[in-house]
Amino acid sequence: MWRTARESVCLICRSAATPRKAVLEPIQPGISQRNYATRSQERRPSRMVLSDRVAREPSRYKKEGEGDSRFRKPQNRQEGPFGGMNRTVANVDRSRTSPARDSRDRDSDSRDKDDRDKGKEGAHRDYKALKMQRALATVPYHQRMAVKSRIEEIESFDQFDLVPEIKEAVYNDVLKGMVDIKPTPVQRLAISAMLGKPLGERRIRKLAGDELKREEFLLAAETGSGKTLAYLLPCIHHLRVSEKEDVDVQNYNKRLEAEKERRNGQPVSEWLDNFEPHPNTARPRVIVLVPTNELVEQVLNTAKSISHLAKFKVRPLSANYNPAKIQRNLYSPGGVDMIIATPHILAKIAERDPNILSRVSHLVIDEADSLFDRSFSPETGKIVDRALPSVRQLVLCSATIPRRLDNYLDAHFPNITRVVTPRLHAIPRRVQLGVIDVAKDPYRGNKPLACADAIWSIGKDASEHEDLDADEMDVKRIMVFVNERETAQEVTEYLVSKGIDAVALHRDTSDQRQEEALAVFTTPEPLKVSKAEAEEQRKATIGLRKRHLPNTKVIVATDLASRGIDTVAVRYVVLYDVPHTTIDFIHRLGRAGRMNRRGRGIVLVGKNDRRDIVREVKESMFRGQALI
Ligand SMILES: Nc1ncnc2c1ncn2[C@@H]1O[C@H](COP(=O)(O)OP(=O)(O)OP(=O)(O)O)[C@@H](O)[C@H]1O
Repeated sequence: MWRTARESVCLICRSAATPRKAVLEPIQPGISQRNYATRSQERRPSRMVLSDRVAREPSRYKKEGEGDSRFRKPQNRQEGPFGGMNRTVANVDRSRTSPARDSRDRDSDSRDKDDRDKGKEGAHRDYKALKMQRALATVPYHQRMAVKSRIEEIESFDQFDLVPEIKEAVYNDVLKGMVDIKPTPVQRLAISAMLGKPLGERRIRKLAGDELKREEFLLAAETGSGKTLAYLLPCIHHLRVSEKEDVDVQNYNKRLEAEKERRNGQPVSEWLDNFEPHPNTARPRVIVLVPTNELVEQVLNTAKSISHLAKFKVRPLSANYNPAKIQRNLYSPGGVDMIIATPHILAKIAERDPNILSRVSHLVIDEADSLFDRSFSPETGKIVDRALPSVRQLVLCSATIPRRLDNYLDAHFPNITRVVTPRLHAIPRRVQLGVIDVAKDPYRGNKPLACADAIWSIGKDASEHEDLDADEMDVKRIMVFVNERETAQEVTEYLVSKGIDAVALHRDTSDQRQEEALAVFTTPEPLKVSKAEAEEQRKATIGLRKRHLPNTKVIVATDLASRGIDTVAVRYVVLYDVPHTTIDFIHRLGRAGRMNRRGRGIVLVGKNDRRDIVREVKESMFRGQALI
């Protein structure tokens, strides 16, 4: 995964490298390679933009698009969020965004009323700055509502035709301790679809000359909406069901039982090791690809918590493990059913042993926009190509669908079923965004001071609401996002000098420190600090003319920590730099307000930042709309 144009470093091997040629080059007939190269250079830094037609039915779009100039890409379009800065006319397809539709697109909750109250003014706001950058999109209104009505039919995990042990694991392990557990919108849609309940125009792709049928799904849903369970549960269900029908596994189990009987209670491990490895040894049937080592661990933990009851073997493959451990994970004689891997490691292993991908029936590509982007697409592509002949369900999953990915899907998976939730590309509804103008008094351009002040006020506010009789106080977790790794280090040092417990997280941070830092932010448990300890620290700093903020923990991170990392307990996100794209806005602010929790975003806007963009993002958040 390449974080920003400047920070072109692989998150897996952590080494700088020359960006490889994109597999997802835009398809622009008539543009010669040479011209195209010049164009890409002109467009640098290359920024992805969100697709505005994610939920469309593929065939319908094709029909409309064929030979129709309205649906062709404008030839001289400047891409990127700030690419259209000198335009005088918004490059907007008016047929898709009439004011009437705009007003209907809004969430159906209380914000509708607010907008009605505002009358024409609310309904006719058109986010000019965002549209001029062509970075923001809405899912067509009629498709959202159609999806919504289907979502409302399912109230509980019990309504899915899942293997009973899987449902038990959801209630007793994965979501243990929660009350009133209900599937989220994406779970309702995706689990139904993957278990075979048609979602409108679902199509099954027949492979030429082959009886094998393959289903393809795109799960596109907002951040923190439970996409991991949405794909894991049906995959595990199919794994369990197919195991019962698998002749090789059945025969193996019979031989194993016979051997156990023959040995009369003696261990059979030696027999397994030397004579009879499991048919699934190094032949997993489910593969989940994710872009980073941290996400491998996160998805692995969720899958493991289901595996205790649902009885399957899941193993990780990532740069976190040494070659010997990887070998053991894959070639263990007991077999492996599911692999959670980063593409670089898996592609390398598959080159040596192509049979590894020969029995894959379910292939999931999580964070698909990253995995089909420049840095990952060669490896992802190799894995997809090798696994596809046996794959029954291919699942692509992401909270943001850039136009490039959208075009790629059109070209390579034209029949993909698009499972799109009503709030795709929207920032979680309970996150409020505050803006601090650092160009004005009292900061006059001193951004680090503004950041430290914001953190201090969060800490102070929290301590004012503390229970006076309690021995401990809550620790607030705050994520600060910057665009460049150098800034991460500088800001961290400044915050520490102001008595704030801050750590930097970027590609130069050692793996162990990254793990430690993230652990504090990914645990859902409340963090506490004893008041006596805090008081001691306060006294210790009196003579030093230094202050100390005891009840906050801060991580200053680049995009390394913005994708997929499940930070359910984080309520505060500070955008130290205005993000380059709406995609970055979505992922960074999406670390707070997960699963309908309350959250607060604070963006620091400097003299050279695009205030109009920030204003429109804030406004679309207020109105509960998707960023387009
Ligand atoms: N039905 C549910 N009810 C309550 N909590 C849930 C439910 N499903 C998942 N969760 C929890 O919600 C959190 C977010 O889930 P997950 O990480 O899968 O979100 P995501 O959609 O993949 O987010 P992102 O796009 O940022 O990667 C997790 O802590 C998960 O345990």
